[in-house]
Amino acid sequence: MSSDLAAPTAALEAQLLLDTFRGIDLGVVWLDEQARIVLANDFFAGWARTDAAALAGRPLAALVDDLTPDHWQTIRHAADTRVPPRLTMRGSDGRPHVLEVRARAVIEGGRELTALLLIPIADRIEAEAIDGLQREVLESIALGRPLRSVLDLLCRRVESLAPEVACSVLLVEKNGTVTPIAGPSLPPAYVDALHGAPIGPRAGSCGTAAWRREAVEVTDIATDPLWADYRDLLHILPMAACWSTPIIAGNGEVVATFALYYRTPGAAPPFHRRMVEACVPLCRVALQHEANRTEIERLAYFDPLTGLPNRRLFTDRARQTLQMAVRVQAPGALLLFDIDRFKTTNDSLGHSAGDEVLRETALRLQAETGENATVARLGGDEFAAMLPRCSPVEAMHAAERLRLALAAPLRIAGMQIEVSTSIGIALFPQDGVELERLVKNAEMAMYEVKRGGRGASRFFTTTMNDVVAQRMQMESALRQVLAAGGLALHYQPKMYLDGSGCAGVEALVRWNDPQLGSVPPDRFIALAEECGLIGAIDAWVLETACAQLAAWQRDGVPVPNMSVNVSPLRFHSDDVPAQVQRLLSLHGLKPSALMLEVTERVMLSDDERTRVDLRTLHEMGVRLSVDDFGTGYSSLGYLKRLPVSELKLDKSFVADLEQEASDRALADAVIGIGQALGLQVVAEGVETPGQREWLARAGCLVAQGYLFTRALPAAELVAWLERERSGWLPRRLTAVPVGHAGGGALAA
Ligand SMILES: Nc1nc2c(ncn2[C@@H]2O[C@H](COP(=O)(O)O[C@H]3[C@@H](O)[C@H](n4cnc5c(=O)[nH]c(N)nc54)O[C@@H]3COP(=O)(O)O)[C@@H](O)[C@H]2O)c(=O)[nH]1
Repeated sequence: MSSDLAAPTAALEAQLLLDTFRGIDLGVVWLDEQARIVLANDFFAGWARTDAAALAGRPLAALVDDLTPDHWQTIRHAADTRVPPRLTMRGSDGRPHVLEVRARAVIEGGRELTALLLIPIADRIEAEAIDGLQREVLESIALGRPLRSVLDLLCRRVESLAPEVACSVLLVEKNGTVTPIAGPSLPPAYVDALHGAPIGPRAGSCGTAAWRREAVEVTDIATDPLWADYRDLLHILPMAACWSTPIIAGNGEVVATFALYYRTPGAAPPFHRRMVEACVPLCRVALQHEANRTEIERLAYFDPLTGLPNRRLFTDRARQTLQMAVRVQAPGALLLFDIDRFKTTNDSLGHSAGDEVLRETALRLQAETGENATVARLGGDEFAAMLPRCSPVEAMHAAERLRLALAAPLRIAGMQIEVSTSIGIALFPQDGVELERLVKNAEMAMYEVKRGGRGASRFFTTTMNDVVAQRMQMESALRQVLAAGGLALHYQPKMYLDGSGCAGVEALVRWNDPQLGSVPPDRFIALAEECGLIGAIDAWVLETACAQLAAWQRDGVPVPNMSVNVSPLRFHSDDVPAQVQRLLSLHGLKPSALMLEVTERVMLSDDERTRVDLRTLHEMGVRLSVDDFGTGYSSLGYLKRLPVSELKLDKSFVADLEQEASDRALADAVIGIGQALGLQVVAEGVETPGQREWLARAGCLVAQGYLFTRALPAAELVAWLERERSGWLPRRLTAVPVGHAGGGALAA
């Protein structure tokens, strides 16, 4: 610290302080006990529009708005108060200046003076006001108030802070027009006139601001060329100036304008500019919030692929339709649509083609149903249409019209494809007035269409209900019998037609139910396929048949080979080769002792996994037989490609062999194909000696049928074989094909 500075004299100190206070940008004034001015600095004098010297002796109350005797006492004793008192002085423009007061008592010449430091706080007050506005609007957004009321609140708060303005917000639509959303103090007729007005280079303040993407401040509407096209609105708009700012969203789009209108011409004061700086981001947040909310709603209620209402929205609307239908007693219909073989389209043409089919289906359904209908995508390839005020006949016509519209060819990925649809119709009120029941009934009708061959429409009938009830009863009984191990296997021998004995047996599942009696496999196998039980049934059959064959081989029963049916569906879901491998090892069976009977459907499957499984089984040495050969498919190409060992000539060709030349021709052809390819042909359903003779003559080596015996339980089959065995002729050396592509092998 320097020590050569002399301590200031009292006079110097007073002079320095006075000079400092004179030059400071704060009002400083010394007052006597009656609040008369003793001394004031130039800054204060400037507020009072006079010289500092001219102020001496004047009462402060004459210069400020709000100095009452009580307030003066508060000010004098407010040195340590947390909230400083305030005074208001009028500026030269007549505007009030709010001053924060700091008071200090000073003794001068034995009398007590009060020194006041007067700090202008208009900026702080304005900032506080803008903060309050922001808080209130943000809270309103956070509380999820509708966009219109949020923006209305914003305008009203601005107008309360700046009573000389009217505030508005216009939405800018994607088509380049505006839609007023808030303007609480503007004349309604003017607001109405703005609806749909285009934005443009000379479109008033707002339309031009949106067009230019920048703020446009028109200080005199009556003369500014930007307002030329809108001047005829001035008779309903008591405004003279308008300053508009575009609201630009995060993606760069102008989504709205925020405007302040003035009753007198002129530019906006600084406070208004600060307010606009705060309001523009608030508008952006409110609009973004609204856009988010709309998007969330869209995702929750609409299917993103087709834009149709989803199941949730459909449920809601359909219930309302049903309530209304009950109230006004007007009938209607629910139509359920399911695209036929959509999975195949998806698998063969790819998922984007599948998506295109769904989108096109949605478009056609919407185009063909009236405005009153609710069309929805319920999921996957399932659509629904709720048709109010519609008679049964009208429902039938609508369903047919829609079916034809959906069947019209469509071009996807350069290809023309045709889509067929199955439609189930349930009517209200007769088929139900609760949505769940109605949907269930329409579904039943739709499944009936599927069962009947697809590509049609069908009304629900109560008899369907009975059929469904029966099916459900049977399904539950099947589950129980499977879990309780109540199924049984019977075995039907395949006999050499030269009389030399048994070529093998076929295992056939049997269900004898305590309540339902003997249920034929034709009925429960199809049901098991539909309800997903077939895998478990076939796995059990395979396991039981392998165990039985091993037991017979141990006991010397002359059964060289076991045939087991495998449902096409099993190849999709189970690892058949792995199960076969495990069973062969477990029971010590040769793979060639097992024959798996599969349908032509399996052979023709596009499914890669099925093909791999068939090859794997063949490579393991297990033989494959084509069941019901010739009944379904025309393509025989698979016989060359796939590892088949046996063809089973379907019993429908055998039944009328003796009467029908065409059946004989077909049987001949199948036997010929087998011989040509070196495959064993087994004739099924041989019931008469005549059929047996004909088949033997035609070159068929093996047959199966009631002529020999029905399928028998294991013990009965053993007894049957015992009885028959004595009559068997010695085996001649016959060319019995045992595999594909290897030609016939000599079997003894
Ligand atoms: N996936 C599985 N399918 C199986 C299983 N067990 C049987 N099935 C299939 O069910 C269908 C009906 O079988 P079923 O009622 O057992 O009828 C078989 C024979 O009993 C019958 N048959 C035999 N000989 C004659 C005859 O002389 N006349 C006549 N009218 N019918 C006769 O034919 C059926 C044998 O069919 P196939 O399998 O085609 O050789 C049937 O499709 C079975 O495949 C199983 O465990 N799993």
